[in-house]
Amino acid sequence: MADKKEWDQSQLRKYDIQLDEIPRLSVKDPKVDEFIADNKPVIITDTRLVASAERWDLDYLEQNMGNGDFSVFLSRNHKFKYFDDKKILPTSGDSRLDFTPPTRRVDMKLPEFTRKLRQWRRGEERMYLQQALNNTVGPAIVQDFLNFRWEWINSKQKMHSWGPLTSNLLLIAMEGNVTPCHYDEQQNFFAEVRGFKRCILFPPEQFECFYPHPVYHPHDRQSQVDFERPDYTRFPKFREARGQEAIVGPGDVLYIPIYWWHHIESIMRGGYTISVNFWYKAGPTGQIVYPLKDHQKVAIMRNVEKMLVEALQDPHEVGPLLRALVLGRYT
Ligand SMILES: C[C@@H](CC(=O)O)C(=O)C(=O)O
Ligand SMILES: [Zn+2]
Repeated sequence: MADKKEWDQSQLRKYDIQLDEIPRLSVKDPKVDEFIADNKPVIITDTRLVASAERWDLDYLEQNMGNGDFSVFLSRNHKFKYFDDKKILPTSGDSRLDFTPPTRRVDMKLPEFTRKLRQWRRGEERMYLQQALNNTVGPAIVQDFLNFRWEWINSKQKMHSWGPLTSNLLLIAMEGNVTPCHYDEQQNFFAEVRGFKRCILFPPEQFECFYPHPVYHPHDRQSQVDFERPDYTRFPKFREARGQEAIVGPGDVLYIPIYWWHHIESIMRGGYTISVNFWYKAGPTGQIVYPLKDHQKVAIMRNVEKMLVEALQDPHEVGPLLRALVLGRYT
């Protein structure tokens, strides 16, 4: 008997975007490896990848996470748009380069985080714990971590010639939290431990629909488009975006391919969510094969931007130079 649905559409935020479904395949289905080989998103069920974390709830984490500091992001709204604070330029006379961080990061011990979470009242800053799992966690969590199904995920890493695992981010979000649309330069197995997250993905070839901030900007890799109030005047091609979505629940693993755009939200009124991601560096490029893949073109655009900003020293000269180079000549 189909299990009672554990969420409904009213718990999802409304966006005016064309969305298809991300396929859900059992870990036993050989088509899983075809999707990964093709850099296409797929939800893989029954991997048991993070089954040892099934008992992770606030009480367990509070008692076993150790006395380390955890990075907690605070936001005055439900969005947690990532920014690289190493890219924040010193205040110059040029106001166009000023940046106001949309969130702030604080260190918290786990008990403080769980207490604040339980006491949270509407109107207070929302919180999102995002911390790479490291050796400061307590022995029980280390044991749970060691009991992740590493043989399965290592076999995928090897089969698809991915680079090394770089980190496992522990994510504890409040219901309704949103990580706005962005891409990462790493392969990602995204494992849901508790609660339900809606994941909306778009392929790298839709780069022109998402208008990412410039590479030198703190919001590098993040889309400038606000999904809730899209500015179609500045970002007209966003109307052409067409994505795939899925709701991941406990035990699901979503493969988020490198350079794929993704927007992730903890469903509203669904309680807090716990996720663990597995980020891998890309494998060696090997023989360049033409035509180039779309994500390779994104990587080329990034390198051109970096070189031009470096050479011109003024980011505002990049546009005019590229226009002079392209208009009437390559268009
Ligand atoms: C942090 C995560 C988004 C989220 O779960 O809120 C993500 O973007 C990723 O794993 O690449
Ligand atoms: Zn991401």
